[in-house]
Amino acid sequence: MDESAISTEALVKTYGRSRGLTGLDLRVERGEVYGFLGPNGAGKSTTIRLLLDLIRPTSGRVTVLDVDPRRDGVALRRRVGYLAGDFTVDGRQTARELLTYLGNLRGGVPAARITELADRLDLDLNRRIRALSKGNRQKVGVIQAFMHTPELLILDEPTSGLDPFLQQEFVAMVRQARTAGQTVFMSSHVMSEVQQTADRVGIIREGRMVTVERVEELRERAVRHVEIHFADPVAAGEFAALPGVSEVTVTGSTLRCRLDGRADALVKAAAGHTVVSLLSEEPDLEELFFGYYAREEAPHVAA
Ligand SMILES: Nc1ncnc2c1ncn2[C@@H]1O[C@H](COP(=O)(O)OP(=O)(O)OP(=O)(O)O)[C@@H](O)[C@H]1O
Repeated sequence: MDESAISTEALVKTYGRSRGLTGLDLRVERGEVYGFLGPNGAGKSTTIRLLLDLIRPTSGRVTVLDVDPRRDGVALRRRVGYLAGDFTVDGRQTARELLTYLGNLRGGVPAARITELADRLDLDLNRRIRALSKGNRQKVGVIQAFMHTPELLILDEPTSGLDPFLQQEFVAMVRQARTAGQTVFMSSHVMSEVQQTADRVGIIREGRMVTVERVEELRERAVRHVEIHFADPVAAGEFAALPGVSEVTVTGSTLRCRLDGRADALVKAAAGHTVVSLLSEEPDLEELFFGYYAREEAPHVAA
């Protein structure tokens, strides 16, 4: 069995004279969460449609869960949870009717599972789809992708239209899927959304992959601001020369500093005193990522 859940080689898709993909090499390992980032028009949706055989490649190779989607697309779709970027459905049905129908197409999903997911996302299943707001329709899209616990989730801009509270619930759902051994491939414009869940992030620009990074490694290189509250006053001089530590200020028993890279030296020095609390903000990896790789030709990635 192939170790990868998704692999593409030299994948090209041209739309008349405009180019969607210009030779995409992509590999998503089984069990990982992979964030697929890129600016508008980079080719994210084109890639996802090719993975699901919704469109056909001009050239190149695609394998999803050991299957060529062009040959075995129908069987594959039962094993995959797919949320389209432009998720649209017939509006006359209620959310419950639609989800039950889609569940049956995928071999049957217990009603309790649908109710559980709807409760989580605070969706009223008895409303007709056409009466739902954009955000509530997006919830229906998220539920139909997750409800049959597929081996692989392919999600195109999954949190668009969801409010911040529900975005956090979505993050929790992705983490649980990963813990359960499912693979998640999700596209986004925004690093901050992907960095909370992804093991790796790939950046696509103008139809090809620019770079792939492990989020943990990005995090290690990131700059963050740290605040340590000690039981007793400390001297700034003791911390100022530590590797990665700069901009040290001490006010009484509180130390603030900038930390570049690993926290190890700082934590070990702090441990020589009684530490009451330690605060470290989660770094935003976006600036770091694009700072390293995109430089002056940086794609604009919307915040
Ligand atoms: N049906 C189509 N006909 C012609 N050109 C298309 C078609 N679909 C996509 N393209 C072009 O292919 C390129 C990639 O588009 P795609 O929708 O895959 O990008 P994307 O990264 O998903 O962007 P967005 O974030 O805006 O959805 C763009 O230049 C787009 O104009």
